[in-house]
Amino acid sequence: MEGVDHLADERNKAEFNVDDMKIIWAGSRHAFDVSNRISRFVATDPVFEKSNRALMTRKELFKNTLKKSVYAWKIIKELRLSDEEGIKLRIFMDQPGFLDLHWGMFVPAIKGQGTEEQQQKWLSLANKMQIIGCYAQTELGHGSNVQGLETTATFDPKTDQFIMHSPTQTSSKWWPGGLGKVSTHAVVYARLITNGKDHGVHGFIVQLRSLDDHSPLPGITIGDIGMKFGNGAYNSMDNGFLMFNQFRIPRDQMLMRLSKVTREGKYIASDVPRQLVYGTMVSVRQTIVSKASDALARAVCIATRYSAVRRQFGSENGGIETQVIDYKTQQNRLFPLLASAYAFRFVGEWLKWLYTDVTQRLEASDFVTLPEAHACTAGLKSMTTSATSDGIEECRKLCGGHGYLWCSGLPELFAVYVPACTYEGDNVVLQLQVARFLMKTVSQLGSGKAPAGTTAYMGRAQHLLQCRSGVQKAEDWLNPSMVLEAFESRALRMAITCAKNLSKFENQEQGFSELLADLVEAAIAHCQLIVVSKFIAKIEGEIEGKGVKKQLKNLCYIYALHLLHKHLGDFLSTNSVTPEQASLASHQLRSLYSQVRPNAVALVDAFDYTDHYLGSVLGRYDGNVYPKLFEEALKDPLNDSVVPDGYHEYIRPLIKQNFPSAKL
Ligand SMILES: CCCCC/C=C\C/C=C\C/C=C\C/C=C\CCCC(=O)SCCNC(=O)CCNC(=O)[C@H](O)C(C)(C)COP(=O)(O)OP(=O)(O)OC[C@H]1O[C@@H](n2cnc3c(N)ncnc32)[C@H](O)[C@@H]1OP(=O)(O)O
Ligand SMILES: Cc1cc2nc3c(=O)[nH]c(=O)nc-3n(C[C@H](O)[C@H](O)[C@H](O)COP(=O)(O)OP(=O)(O)OC[C@H]3O[C@@H](n4cnc5c(N)ncnc54)[C@H](O)[C@@H]3O)c2cc1C
Repeated sequence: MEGVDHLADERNKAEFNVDDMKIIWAGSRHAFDVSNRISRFVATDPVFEKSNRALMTRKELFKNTLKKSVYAWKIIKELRLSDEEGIKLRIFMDQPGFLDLHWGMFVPAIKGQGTEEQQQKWLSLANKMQIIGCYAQTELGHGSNVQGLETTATFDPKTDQFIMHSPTQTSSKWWPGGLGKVSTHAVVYARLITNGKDHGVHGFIVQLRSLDDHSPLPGITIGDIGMKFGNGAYNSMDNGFLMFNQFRIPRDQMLMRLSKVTREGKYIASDVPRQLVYGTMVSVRQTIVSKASDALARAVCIATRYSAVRRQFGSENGGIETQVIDYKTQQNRLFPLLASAYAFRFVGEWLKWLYTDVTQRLEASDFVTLPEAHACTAGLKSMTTSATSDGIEECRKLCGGHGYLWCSGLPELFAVYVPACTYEGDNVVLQLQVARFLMKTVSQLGSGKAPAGTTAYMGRAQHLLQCRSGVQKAEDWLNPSMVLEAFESRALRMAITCAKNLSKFENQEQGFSELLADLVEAAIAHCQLIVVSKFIAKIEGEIEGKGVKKQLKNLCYIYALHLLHKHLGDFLSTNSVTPEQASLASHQLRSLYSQVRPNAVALVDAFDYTDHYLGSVLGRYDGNVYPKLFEEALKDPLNDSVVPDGYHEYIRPLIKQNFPSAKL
């Protein structure tokens, strides 16, 4: 029934103040106000309508994205929205497009790697969108191995220019978002060559298309790389290819904050670490962690509301059937994902702090925390995006058959989200970076250099290698220090085992290659420890609002104990817990599920998502699922006519058996 809240009973059961939880979820009252206002604004503006997206052709979808993006930009300008409001507008617009790469990578690359003069020149154009930029790093032949890029930028002292060239087919730029059809400019990563010497990969600002008629400049071949996974979904984005044929740019278009080429062609490297050329990726990996919590929260919101609406079995005595959310199996699959969404939110907040801190330090030429910032952004990007991709798919299954319908919102969410496991660094490649960092830290134990930050626990190696978990009863698993100790000893013992196995090899690199799979496991254990420890730090801090802290505590322990359960092999094989303690953890988990159950719908209401943003009939706020499923079905073009197009051509001849005989 229209106007009736079918989930009202669920909402009445909540034992905490949802409005207070909304503030915790958003990060602050101000952040909540901005999100709430902008999401409602987008939801009510017809230009941002998106329900018809799946039926659009690629060209229609692309043009629709242009329309929305330019309209969003117009609103940002006309209403003088702040940066924060502008980002929210793009997020709630919910359609990947060139704006994401322009603002998310092109502008940050110039800010991070351009000199003051370069920033002044290019950012003033980019900030007004008089030029549109993208981030052109990946090539057909190399994405993960950035040092293996082949595009060359050769300095020509005669003309004071760089000659950009793609020497092979595999050196074609391939994948950059916004490159295919929209961008006028790109930050291009290419091997810098001066006086015949290769100085490795550097960034260059390159104009690609005419600002008058948008045609590619002479010497540039450019286009879209074609359809991607899923219908609609990420196909709104024009990921592109690009080839240079001896294309010239002025010398001052090399991004020269980190290193320079003089008029004479002399290469001057500054004393900052060369890895700062990867700085834009570090910054984006950081934002991807918060976005993981957002994507997972959307899927969990849909699955939770629908699980409360959906009923199956249990009416044998003529009573009402059981809500599927009451099945322990449903809770055991759903509630850890709910807890993960909150966990990723809080670790995302912390990572933002870490990133801001390292940025300030870098500005003061303090590079000490750079390796840790790289390891944390890489590892947490990897861990959270993998868990979120799996989680969205699990939410689809939690919604049964109807989860497979496009209008559940889950197929599209999955299709748009899964490339996050690959872009901004393949998730395995990134965990191997964490593993290298851990192996280095372990090798320095006992050298007098105490590990700091997220590896500080390794400084207590003697204790953590010997200790036995003190858990004796199920409630002990609600003791933060016992939970932390189990995760710390598991992570440390896995890292030390890898280090010991590595030391058996004469050649360290060969050993590393041999042990890659174990190293990834050790890196994941370390990342999970970070997430658990940041969640615990959150619930140990000040939290306002009636009943809010209690709910967050429940979610925190669900997050930790479900990980323990899932990776029990690690915990048992490292003797971090005994089989009896593991079974006490399962017992405690079941009890926590029962405590979360009456609060589940309110806990997803706290995300404050509009029906527009969710884009899901199953996840509707009012739970009015069945009539709306019918409405959606009737909108399908196949239902435009009762007898389908093709009846006379195929169905009728088949039934009447009067089709012409087949010719072989
Ligand atoms: C739709 C919503 C819209 C919302 C809008 C809001 C915001 C928008 C924001 C952004 C847009 C977001 C999403 C848009 C969607 C898609 C965008 C995708 C864009 C891309 O997809 S863009 C290409 C990304 N492409 C990669 O991601 C390549 C991965 N591949 C690498 O990144 C390297 O290739 C690596 C690291 C694997 C090897 O590199 P290598 O071979 O040079 O290094 P090596 O392993 O030898 O390590 C030597 C020493 O360097 C240290 N080290 C390494 N990296 C460091 C770093 N970054 N910082 C500091 N130190 C670092 C090591 O720790 C070691 O240190 P040590 O010596 O001490 O051990
Ligand atoms: C939707 C999307 C948008 C993108 N946008 C951009 C963009 O805007 N700009 C841009 O420059 N790029 C972009 N990319 C490219 C992206 O960054 C790369 O695809 C990504 O970094 C992975 O690199 P790859 O494709 O070379 O994977 P590969 O490295 O070829 O990975 C293939 C397999 O090999 C494995 N592997 C590779 N190296 C190792 C190793 N050392 N050890 C163990 N296993 C390994 C991987 O785990 C993976 O299983 C985008 C990609 C996608 C999918």
